[in-house]
Amino acid sequence: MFVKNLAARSINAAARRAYSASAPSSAKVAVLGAAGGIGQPLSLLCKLSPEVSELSCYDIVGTPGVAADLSHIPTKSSTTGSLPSPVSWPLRGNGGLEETLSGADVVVIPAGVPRKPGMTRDDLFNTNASIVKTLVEGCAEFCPEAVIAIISNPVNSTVPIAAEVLKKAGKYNPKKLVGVTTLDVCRANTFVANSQGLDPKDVDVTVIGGHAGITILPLFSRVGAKFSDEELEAITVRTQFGGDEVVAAKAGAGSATLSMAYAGYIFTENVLKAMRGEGVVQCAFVESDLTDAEFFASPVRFGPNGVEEILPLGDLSPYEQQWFDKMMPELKKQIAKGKDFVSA
Ligand SMILES: NC(=O)C1=CN([C@@H]2O[C@H](COP(=O)(O)OP(=O)(O)OC[C@H]3O[C@@H](n4cnc5c(N)ncnc54)[C@H](O)[C@@H]3O)[C@@H](O)[C@H]2O)C=CC1
Ligand SMILES: O=C([O-])CC(=O)C(=O)O
Repeated sequence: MFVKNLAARSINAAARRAYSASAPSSAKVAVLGAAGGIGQPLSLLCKLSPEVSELSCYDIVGTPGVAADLSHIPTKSSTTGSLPSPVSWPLRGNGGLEETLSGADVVVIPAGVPRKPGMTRDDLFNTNASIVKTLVEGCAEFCPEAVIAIISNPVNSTVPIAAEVLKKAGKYNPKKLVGVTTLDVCRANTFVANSQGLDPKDVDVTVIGGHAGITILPLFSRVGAKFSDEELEAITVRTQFGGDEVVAAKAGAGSATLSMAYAGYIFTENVLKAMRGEGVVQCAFVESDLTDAEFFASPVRFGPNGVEEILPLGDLSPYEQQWFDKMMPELKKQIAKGKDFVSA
């Protein structure tokens, strides 16, 4: 009994801490694909975030249950769950994308199919391109001012798809469309910390390019550590193909979900902090003139209106330059494929 009370007290204390840490502003976050492998833990983390006052979960299945479940967590945010229509939790209005998106400050999109072993991210294009297109059409209609954060793969193509959809609707604002590449940074930080015996929280690797294989380029020359050539090659390639490592280990059951939920939550929380005036720099895949690729991931300063400044790239080491040269044709091809999908 004593133990039970103690447990209850510490849960309440945790909840109180969450309340007292609440951000002064109110922010609505919509998660599209919220019943999926990424969507559920991402929604959980958003429900715990003091930056979020309203969490709106949308999927083609399961979101009334996900939302009812999350709503019992004693944090300040409210939670709703909607299906395309007309089911929602709690029962009100018509559910659907309109209710999910109206008033959203940030829309995070992990909707779409994940890889199985043997597939590339580009193999997901045929299915995920139309899912992203439809959902971003909804954003253009119901929350044109929101920051849209795309997780669905292939990110190198789905972000250009989203841009074209928004342009067609006359609602494109390049400051408010981003591809989430935070998981690449998480992996790079973890692998460096492990190899150098550091605490990962003290490491912040810049990862540039895109989000697929060799288009992912971690700039380890900037972390102030000494690597042998073999070590450098090993952690570079492991970062580029970290997704494949998880796909292989899951053996047909999908790709990274928990680490991606963590990365998506860090990214989203940073965007929200920036919206209420905290200076935030994080890597993201955005429309960019740093290179001759129309979209490029690099450190970006976020502010109240989304992307505030794309920071200069700085010098690459000769090793990084080699990868950069190899990456660019691939990245540009994947961007063009996304653009062509909408204009065709
Ligand atoms: N950017 C990144 O770093 C990463 C991206 N991904 C990508 O994220 C996506 C999702 O992965 P998982 O969550 O593991 O897949 P999942 O299959 O577990 O979940 C996807 C969810 O999307 C929903 N969905 C499908 N069509 C939809 C639509 N039209 N509207 C709303 N929801 C819809 C499904 O019902 C499902 O609940 C995949 O494309 C995957 O490749 C995964 C890991 C990292
Ligand atoms: O590898 C995949 O298919 C999922 C993904 O984008 C990642 O884990 O980085």
